[in-house]
Order: sequence, then structure tokens, then C-alpha cells
Amino acid sequence: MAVFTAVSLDDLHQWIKQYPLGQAVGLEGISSGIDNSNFFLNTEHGPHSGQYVLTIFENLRFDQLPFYVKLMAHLAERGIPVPAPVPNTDGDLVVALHGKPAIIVSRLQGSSQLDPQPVHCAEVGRMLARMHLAAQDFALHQPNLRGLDWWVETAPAVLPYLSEAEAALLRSEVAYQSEFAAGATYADLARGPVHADLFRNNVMFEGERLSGCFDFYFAGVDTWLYDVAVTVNDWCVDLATGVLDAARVRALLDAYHEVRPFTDDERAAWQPMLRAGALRFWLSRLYDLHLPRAAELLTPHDPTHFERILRERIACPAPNLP
Ligand SMILES: Nc1ncnc2c1ncn2[C@@H]1O[C@H](COP(=O)(O)OP(=O)(O)OP(=O)(O)O)[C@@H](O)[C@H]1O
Ligand SMILES: N[C@@H](CCO)C(=O)O
Repeated sequence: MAVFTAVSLDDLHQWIKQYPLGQAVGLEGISSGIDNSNFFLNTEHGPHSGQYVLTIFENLRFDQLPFYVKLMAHLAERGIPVPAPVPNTDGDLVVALHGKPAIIVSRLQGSSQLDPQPVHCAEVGRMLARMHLAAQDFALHQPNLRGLDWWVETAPAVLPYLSEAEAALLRSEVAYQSEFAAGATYADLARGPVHADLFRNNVMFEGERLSGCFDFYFAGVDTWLYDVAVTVNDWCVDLATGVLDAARVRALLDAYHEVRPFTDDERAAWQPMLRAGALRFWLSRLYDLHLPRAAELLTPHDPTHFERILRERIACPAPNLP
């Protein structure tokens, strides 16, 4: 059960008066999710037909939230289907509830598509390109906190837990990515705010139509191509082997390219970037498994899935960018 802070309708009676939503009339804990406490919240009125999600942040502090929450607001205002944060009557998007930071956002309709077909991948590619363009003029800046600096700093902490073969792969891949990131091709890549965690479980579909995406809490400024690589590594793989499915890759990349054409520098950087996207999640999963934070709440994800993907990307070139 992923509700770590208990909340009742009674608790909300006074608290919700700071919002232009009327009284809370329904509150139901959401069982998935491992970082935060989430609730479906129904209110008497409000711009989203009274249908909201209340999130209480279990690990992020107030000062860590503006980049993520304002980015969601920025994207929602530009028509990207992301949860729109609701301001209270003082204009604040993040407020305290039971002493922790909390937000109310619009509820997205639909459900996850965990067995995506090319048609779903095309929707994801199109939306990702629209999101990159819409975020270009976002005023706040925060680097990708799970980027190269974090890999270099974190790899030594997990090395003692690895087999010889795993440790050799991790060391050589961090070295490879450091060299790649120091090169001229990398420096010329387009960049801006990126989602950086656009996995299947963070996107909603109604039938074949993408109805929204959420979980912006790993967002940061990085190359757009990195975001594409992270997305392809999840949406277009065979989960058992990590092998890419060419039809899904084509669908996602072609749809992205139609909205925001890839550049020659991006074509040159594509294969290393897919490896970067695999390394990031292998390392974060290793870190969560072997060095769990005191406040870590549920079972970590399996690191070997991304080790397999990384080995596969090194051994076998992916379909090229259009
Ligand atoms: N705006 C929203 N509209 C509809 N459903 C939502 C919304 N936000 C979150 N959810 C639901 O809540 C669940 C948990 O949300 P989320 O993934 O953001 O939680 P989390 O604790 O940050 O999880 P994790 O870190 O595992 O991704 C989602 O799987 C989704 O079903
Ligand atoms: N998408 C991440 C979890 C953090 O949201 C993973 O699969 O490791």
C-alpha cells in the first residue's frame, strides 16, 4: 500500500478552504507509487470537474519542489497533457499538510499501457517532442540531478556490492560516458527541461490515444536526445531480453521527428545516448538496492533489467534516427 501519510476527509475540512474547490467530498488512497502518498480527491467544484489528485511528498522538501511543480504548470498552460497544479488563494502551488509539502493537481483520465504497440509508441514520441518544445521557454533552471555528475559520484559507492564482471562494466561505461560528454558532438546537442523518466507506468492512455503523463520528479535540464533514449529504452524493449523492437522504435522516433526534427549531431550521438539512458537506471536501481535511504518505502526495482539493456546496446546497434 503506497499511502505513507494517512489523511482523512476530516483532516481536509479546514485545510482545503485555502483552495477555490469547495469541500472535499471523496478521498481514496492510490496503491501504486513508491515515493509519495497519492490520493484521488473529489471536490464540490473546481475547473477540472472536481476531480483531482492530492500528493504528499515523503522525500522531497519544499525548497526542492518549485522546479518540478512550476514545470508541470508551464506545460499544462501550453496544452501538454500533464497534471495541472492548483494554486491556493495566495497563489501557492505547494502547501503544508501534516507538516509535509503537498500539492493538488488535476486528475488525468485513462490507464497505463503496459504492453505498448507501435501506435502507442508513436503517441509517446509525438507528445515527447511537443513537451520539449513547450518547455523551451521555462524560466527556472535545474540540472538533471541523475546525470553524469551523479553517475561519477555514485558508481564508487555501489562497486563493492558488484561481481567482477559487473564492476568492470560499470567502470568502463562511466569512463565511456565521461569521454562522450566531453566531446564536441555532445556539446552541440539541443537541450532544455526534460522529463527523464517517461516510462510506461508514467503515461496514461484512453484506447490508442495518449491522455496524459505524470511523475516529473526526476525532470531537469539535459539534452533532448537523452530523454528520447530513456523513453525508447523502456517503451520499445522486449522486457525479457532488453532487445529493441524495431517497429516500436521506428514508430516512436518517426513521430518525434515529425514534430521536432532530429539534427545531425543527434544522429551521431544516438548509440552512446541509448547506453547513457541504460546506465542511469542500472546505477540508480543498484544504488536503491544496496544503499537504501532511511526513508525508502517499498521494494526497489530489479537492476539486472538495465544491466541487460546496457550490454545489449553495447553489443548491438539500435535502429538509427530518421
Ligand atoms: N494526475 C494524476 N491523474 C491520475 N492519476 C494519477 C495522477 N498522478 C498520479 N496518479 C496515479 O498515482 C500513481 C502513483 O503516482 P506516481 O507514479 O507519481 O507516484 P510515486 O510515488 O512518485 O511513484 P514512483 O516513484 O514509483 O513513480 C500513478 O501510477 C497513477 O496511477
Ligand atoms: N522509472 C524508474 C523508477 C523511478 O521512477 C525505474 O524504473 O527505475
